[in-house]
Amino acid sequence: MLLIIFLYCSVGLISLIFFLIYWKLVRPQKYYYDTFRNQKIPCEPFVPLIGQIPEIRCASENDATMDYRLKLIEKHGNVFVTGFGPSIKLNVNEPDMLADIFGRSHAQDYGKPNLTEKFFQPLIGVHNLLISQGEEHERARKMLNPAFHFVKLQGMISIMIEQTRKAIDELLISKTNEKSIDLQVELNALTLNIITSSAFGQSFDSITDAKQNLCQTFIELSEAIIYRTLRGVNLIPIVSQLPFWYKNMVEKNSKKLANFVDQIISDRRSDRSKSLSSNEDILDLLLSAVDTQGKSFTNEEIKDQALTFVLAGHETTGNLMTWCMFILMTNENVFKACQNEIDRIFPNGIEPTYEHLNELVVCEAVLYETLRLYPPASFIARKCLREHYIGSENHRQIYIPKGAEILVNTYALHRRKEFWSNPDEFDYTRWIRDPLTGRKPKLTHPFCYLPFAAGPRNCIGQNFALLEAKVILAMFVQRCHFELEPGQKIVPDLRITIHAKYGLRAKVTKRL
Ligand code: HEM
Repeated sequence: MLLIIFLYCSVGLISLIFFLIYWKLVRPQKYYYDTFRNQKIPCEPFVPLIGQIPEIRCASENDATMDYRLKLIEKHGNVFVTGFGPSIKLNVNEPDMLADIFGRSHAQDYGKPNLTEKFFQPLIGVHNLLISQGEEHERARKMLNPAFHFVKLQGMISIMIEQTRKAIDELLISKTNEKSIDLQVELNALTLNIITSSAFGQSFDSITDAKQNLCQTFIELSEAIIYRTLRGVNLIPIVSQLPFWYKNMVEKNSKKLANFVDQIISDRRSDRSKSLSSNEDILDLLLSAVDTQGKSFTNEEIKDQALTFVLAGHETTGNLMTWCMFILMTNENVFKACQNEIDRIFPNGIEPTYEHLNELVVCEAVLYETLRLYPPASFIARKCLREHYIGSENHRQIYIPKGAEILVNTYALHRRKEFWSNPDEFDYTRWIRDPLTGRKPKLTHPFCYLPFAAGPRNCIGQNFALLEAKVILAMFVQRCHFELEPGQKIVPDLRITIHAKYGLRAKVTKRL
């Protein structure tokens, strides 16, 4: 009798679990899929709970992550539907429609998808610019915008120069005997040093092994989170709580990161550390920022915001510089153009200054063109908060229901032949400013180039990043000679940002 009751209960429980999975995950997935398919939008096959994760993993294993996405566009056009785990994505690479999504008309109708929060929360918490929504985001953005004003950035140049100088010295002195180095590793370490020194000041140098620890913790956490995301673990709430798939490692490292930043904040509050820049650094600005009611950030907000700047501000710029170095080593004419300009503006090895960095017209164009062909944040995701239509009535309109998720592939958008002449060619001259007016050439469409996204949630750190990139480019080209190691595979791949999957090995020696 007991056995029969047990059997009935088990069958009942299993049926309930299946029903809940269907109701909570499959039914909404099917709703969004059908809503788009009924509007005659091309779709990849509907696969409940999994979507196209197996194809994405297979492409990644075959070094074809970005090619797989380009082929989907070849197959379906610039608007189509895919699935990632239980979430349906409307892929949009049509600038007119992107203007509706990111521009004034509907920007307020979009927030971040749930996956963004699940993905980043163990690394940076939830009270930060990248994840927060609505009023919390608006308040924080207003409080933090002044931190990236050009006057504040000028003060941070000394940190950028100092860290770049140290990195080059170390490369030239201690690593010249090695056959070659992985420039991607070195450049990511450099941008991590720059942003952490700008965000945390002296403490970062005084806490024993802080750099090594933070670097290692960030890397381990990112790897574990990517592993879990690619297997759909983060996408299903019950599954994500199970103690498997590096769950313990994620928890342990999140705690370590939080304790580390707590110590840095307490050091600064009690004057045991100060800014490394000639001005206030990011931590000073976080501590002193107040909203319109005169309220400051809480300790938790300061921690989450500071970690967000470290996360958002190092791999992006590190990978921009990696691709830029790849271009310089494979395009003699681009390298020479940069070198001539740098030698003219900073003769006899003098170090960059803010005013003179503005004169780097060719270097700036090279960076913009690198951001076009290798946009570090190649996928931008949004979630619709209020139903509406995108597109124009005369052409094509699409109904976007509340809760629908949009995915923009800037890697593909920046290569569309309708908006770029010779789209696959690296041509920095398309970005050269007018020598008389100093204005950049006009884009063929204001939403065909989105390396820093657009609208109220665009990149708050873009001026910081471009300044930093110019400092690194100028000082490396001024002092070093680079040689790409022959025979290596250079494959763009997606982790959090687009990186070189097998690194970028090169021999770096002192320039003669
Ligand atoms: C080449 C370097 C960089 C690129 C390509 C880049 C790109 C982007 C993109 C595309 C977004 C929008 C993401 C989204 O909406 O999902 C973004 C947001 C953000 N970025 Fe950057 N970024 C770079 C450097 C930086 C730096 C150096 C910092 C900090 C110092 C930074 C801080 C942020 C923050 C805090 C956000 C969230 C802004 C908000 O939602 O209000 N980024 N970035």
